[in-house]
Amino acid sequence: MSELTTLKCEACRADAPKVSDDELPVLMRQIPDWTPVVRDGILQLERSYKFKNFRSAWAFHNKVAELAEAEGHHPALLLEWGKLTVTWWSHSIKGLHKNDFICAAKTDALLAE
Ligand SMILES: C[C@H](O)[C@H](O)[C@H]1CNC2=NC(N)=NC(=O)C2=N1
Repeated sequence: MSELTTLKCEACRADAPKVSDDELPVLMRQIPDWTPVVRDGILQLERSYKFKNFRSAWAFHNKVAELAEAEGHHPALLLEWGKLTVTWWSHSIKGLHKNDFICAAKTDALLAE
């Protein structure tokens, strides 16, 4: 499991640093199942999880929502039958902060619970 799961999100202010071009590949290696996507010009991290039915996807959705509240950092969640798509980015800086990588790693860790 990525050591990112041992970290805690810090308050993300508008002047917080975006992940640099040098840091990006190093952090991506720690969350290999996530894909960087650009939406509306904003770099984001995305992963879809598959489940056997709606209820299982919904239960995982709720775990991710609890994680978000605990971290004070909030993803976009798309709940579908047998599938949850999780997208992390930092609204305040319109891009990726280390918080997003911490939350992506912690989202993966929820699967193992
Ligand atoms: C005051 C509060 O902590 C902020 O508005 C937080 C809430 N959750 C957040 N979540 C995300 N993803 N990005 C933010 O910039 C953000 N800001």
